[in-house]
Amino acid sequence: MSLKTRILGLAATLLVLAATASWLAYQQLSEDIIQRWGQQVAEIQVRYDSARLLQSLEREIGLARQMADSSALVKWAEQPDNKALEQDALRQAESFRTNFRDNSYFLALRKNNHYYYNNARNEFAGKQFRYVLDPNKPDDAWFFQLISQGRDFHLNVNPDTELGVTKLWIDVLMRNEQGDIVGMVGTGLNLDDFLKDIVDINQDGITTLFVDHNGAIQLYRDRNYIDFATIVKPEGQKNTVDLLFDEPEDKQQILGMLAMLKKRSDQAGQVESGFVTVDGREHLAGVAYLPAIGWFEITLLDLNTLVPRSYLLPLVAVFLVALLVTLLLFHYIIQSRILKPIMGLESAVKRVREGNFSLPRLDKPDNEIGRLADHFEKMTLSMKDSTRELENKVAQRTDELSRLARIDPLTGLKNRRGLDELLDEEIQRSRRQDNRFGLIWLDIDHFKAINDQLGHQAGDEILCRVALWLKAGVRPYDAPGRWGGDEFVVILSPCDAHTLSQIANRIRHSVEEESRKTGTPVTVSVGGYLCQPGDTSDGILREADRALYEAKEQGRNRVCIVSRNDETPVPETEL
Ligand SMILES: Nc1nc2c(ncn2[C@@H]2O[C@H](COP(=O)(O)OP(=O)(O)OP(=O)(O)O)[C@@H](O)[C@H]2O)c(=O)[nH]1
Repeated sequence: MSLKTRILGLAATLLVLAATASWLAYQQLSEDIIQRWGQQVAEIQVRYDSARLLQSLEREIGLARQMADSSALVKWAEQPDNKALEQDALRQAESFRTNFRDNSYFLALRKNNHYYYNNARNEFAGKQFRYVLDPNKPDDAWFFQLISQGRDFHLNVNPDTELGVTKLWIDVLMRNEQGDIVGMVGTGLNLDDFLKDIVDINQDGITTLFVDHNGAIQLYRDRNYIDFATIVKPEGQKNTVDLLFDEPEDKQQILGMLAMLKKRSDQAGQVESGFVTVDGREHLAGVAYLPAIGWFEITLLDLNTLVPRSYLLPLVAVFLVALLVTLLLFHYIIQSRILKPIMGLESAVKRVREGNFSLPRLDKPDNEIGRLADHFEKMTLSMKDSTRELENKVAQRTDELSRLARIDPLTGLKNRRGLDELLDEEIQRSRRQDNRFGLIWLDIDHFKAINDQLGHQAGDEILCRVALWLKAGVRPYDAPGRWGGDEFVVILSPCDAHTLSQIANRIRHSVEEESRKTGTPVTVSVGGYLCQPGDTSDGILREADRALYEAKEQGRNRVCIVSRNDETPVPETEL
C-alpha cells in the first residue's frame, strides 16, 4: 500500500473517530447542560408558580379563616334558630362577601345542615338560605366528609349543581370555644378565571398543575383530568397525577417524589425534580409541596421545546466543517511537503539507479525531506562527475591498452595484431580505390647464432637497432612492424613495383651498413610483394613469405621481390 493511501486512510479514520467522539461528547454535554439548566429552571419555575398560586389564595384563605372565627357566626351556628343571631351573622357574612375576591361566600351550619350563599350580583340578598344539605345526596357529601375528617382547612374543586357553577372552594371549619365543629364557611373562586390566571400560562413547553395531598389533580389546563369533588371519592377512583405519565416507572417516580416532599414538609422550599415522559416527549418534572394549602405544585418542562438540541447543531456543523478544513489542510500539507517530494525523490532514485544522472527538478520543502532531496541532488551530481571521470579514464585506459595490444614492447613498432589490422584496412582500401600497395617481409640472417654467441640481451639490442633502421628507411606514411622473433614486415601504401624494390633494397643496405658501424654486423634477407586489388590477406602473406624464402635460399642478405605471374620481378637496385 502506498504512503499516500496509508496517510489518506489514517486521515479518514481520524476524521471518523473525531467526528464520532465529538458527536458523543456533544450528545453527553448537551444533555448534561440541558439537565443542569432544566433542573434549575424547574426549581425556579416551581417556586414561581407556587408563589403565584399562594399569592392569589392567601388573602382569600386569610379572610375565610377570619370569617370562620367570627363570633357572630359561631354563636349563630350554635343557635341556628335564633333569628337575632341569624341577622347579625348574615350581616357579618355579607361584609365578608364584599371583601372576598369573588364577592361570594357560603355558610353551612352543622346543627341544621342549612346552606347559605350569596354571590357578586347580590342575587340572594335576604334569601341567603339556599337549601338543606342532605347526607344522602352525593353532591352534598363534601360537607359531611370534611366535618368527619375534621380538617380545618380544605381546598375543593367542585361543581355546585344547585348554583350551576364550578369553583375552587376554600372551605374552613367553624369551631366554638370548646373546639367543636359547628359549621363551615368559605368562598369560591371561579375555576375558569383561576385556571386562566394560574395554570393556562402562555409559555410554550411549560405545564403547571396542582394536585392535592393524595395526588389527585386539582388544577390543570385540561379540565377532563381535574378530579372534581375529590374529597368524596373513594381511593382508587381519583384522577391522580400518575394518569399523565405513560411509563410505570415515571408514575412511581412522581408518586415517590410526592411522598418524599410530604415527609419533609417541615423543610420549606424543598423541590424535587426528575425526567419523565409525557405524550411520548421527554419532560423534566419539578415538584414542590405547599404546606399552606396541602397541595403539590408540579411543573413539567418540555426540554425539547424550551431548548431544542437543534440550537446546538450549528455548533456541531461549525466543528465538523472546521475538522474537514483542518483535514484538507493536513492533506494538502502532507501532499505538498511530504508525499510529492518523496515521490519525486523516488523517481529520481530510480533514474539514477538506471544510470540516468540528469535529474528532474526536485521539490525541496523546508524540512528533513527537502534537505534529503538536496543531499541526494548533490550526491547525484558528484556521482555524475566521478562516473564521467571514471569513464574518461576507462576510455583512455582502453585506448592505451588497445594501442599497447598493437605495439611490440621491445621495438615500439606495430606488432603482429597491429600489422594484421592494417593489412586488412589496406586490402579494403585497395579494393575500393583499385590501387596497389607493397608488403615487405624481412628476417635477420642467422640470428640464432647471434643470440647464441652474444647472448639474448645483445640479440634484443640488435632487434631494436634493426627496428630503428627500418623506420629510418621507409617513408613517413609507411608502416613498419615486428611480425615476431627476428622477422619484420613493412606495409607500403601507396606503392608500385619500383618503389617496392627501391625501399626493400634500401632497408637491406641500411641494415648492413649501419650494423657494421656498431661492431656487430648483421644482415637481413628481404622478401617483397606488390599487392593487387582483390588479394587476400593469406595470399599476400604467402607471396611475401615465398619471396623471403627465395632470398634466404639465394644466399641471404638480399632482396627478392615476387609478383603475380603476369608481372616481372624487379631486379635489385643499389642505392
Ligand atoms: N634475442 C632474442 N632472440 C629472439 C627473440 N625472438 C626470437 N629469437 C631468436 O631468434 C632466432 C631465430 O632464428 P631463425 O630465424 O629460426 O634462424 P636464423 O638463426 O635467423 O637463421 P636464418 O633465419 O635461417 O638465417 C631463434 O634462436 C630465436 O630464439 C627475441 O625477442 N630476442
